[in-house]
Amino acid sequence: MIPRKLPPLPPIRDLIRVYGLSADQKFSQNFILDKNVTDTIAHHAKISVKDDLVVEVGPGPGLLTRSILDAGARRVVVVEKDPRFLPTLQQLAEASDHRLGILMGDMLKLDHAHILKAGSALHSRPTDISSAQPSIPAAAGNSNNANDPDPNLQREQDQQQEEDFWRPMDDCNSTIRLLGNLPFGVASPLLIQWLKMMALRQGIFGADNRVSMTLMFQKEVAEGIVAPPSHPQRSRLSVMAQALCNVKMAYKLPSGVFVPKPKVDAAVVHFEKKAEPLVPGSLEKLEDVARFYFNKRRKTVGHNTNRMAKAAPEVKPILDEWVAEGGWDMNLRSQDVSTEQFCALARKLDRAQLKIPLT
Ligand SMILES: C[S@@+](CC[C@H](N)C(=O)[O-])C[C@H]1O[C@@H](n2cnc3c(N)ncnc32)[C@H](O)[C@@H]1O
Repeated sequence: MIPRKLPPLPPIRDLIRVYGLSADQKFSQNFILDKNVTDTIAHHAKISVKDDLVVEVGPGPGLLTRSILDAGARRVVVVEKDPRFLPTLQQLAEASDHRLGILMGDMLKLDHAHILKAGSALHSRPTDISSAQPSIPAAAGNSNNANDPDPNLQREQDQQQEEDFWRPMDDCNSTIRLLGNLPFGVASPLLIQWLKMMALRQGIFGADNRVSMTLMFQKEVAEGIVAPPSHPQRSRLSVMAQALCNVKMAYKLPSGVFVPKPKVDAAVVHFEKKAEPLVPGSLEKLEDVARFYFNKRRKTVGHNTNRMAKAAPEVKPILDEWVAEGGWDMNLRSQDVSTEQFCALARKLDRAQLKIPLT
């Protein structure tokens, strides 16, 4: 898929130089320097030539970026905070035939309009298509082997692939894939920010874009995000993520694949935005409800519901209605409540325009 050979990965000593550290000092970040691992992450992200835009956050030295390009992505925008990685990323961009754009900045603060603009600026169809570098694999040659594909069918498939490859970015109906191996302290706040933006259809989550996210977390956090009802690791984040996305544990990585080796293992979660979210509009009410019930997660649903009714008496009729409709066993724990049930309460509170206490 790669039109030109990408430059070799800088050896680890160069990486140390990039970070301005001597070999015996500790890195402040944990990198993946095994291409098999980054290829597997790109595979789980389902990268294909049909995607309109791939956004990678925190590419560092760019090994996952290479895997994304190798998987055939037509437009990749990377957002990196640390300017010391710029030369390495620029080298990669130059070899990518206008498929890679670089934005330097903090993803938590970046206006998504810059990402979409950088994506649209990449890789536009040349006026004379015959002079374009073939960026997709050449058609299989003539062959008499009975197992070879029908040449007419192959030609049609190649033509379709060529069309897919040059398709311009659609402003309102794009397939966008987000990937990132970020420091663990940044991954969760960024996920919450993205979920809130997704609920409000803002930024890259706007219009009718189909969005998937393939993100690395500390293993326990990842297990929490995908935890179904009654799972001991179920949390506020499980409820918020599952209200908007179909989530799947994609890939568990032992700490040994990172350089330097961190103290904890990691895991990649794949999120596919649901066509119909379980809560319409803002996630605020659902976040408040989940926070309230998970703040005292060892207490029963009955205890937490009474606690809420006591702290905000105006909410009591709504809670009574919710309990009656759900046929609640009040001895259940917060972790046993399904995402749909928490969403039902959030919708009722939203309709009644009632706020719940933040305790
Ligand atoms: C753990 S390293 C991973 C690098 C690379 N993706 C890998 O897997 O080897 C995290 C990278 O994210 C970058 N980063 C951290 N916070 C960021 C933020 N808020 N916005 C953009 N990049 C960030 C760091 O500079 C670093 O390059």
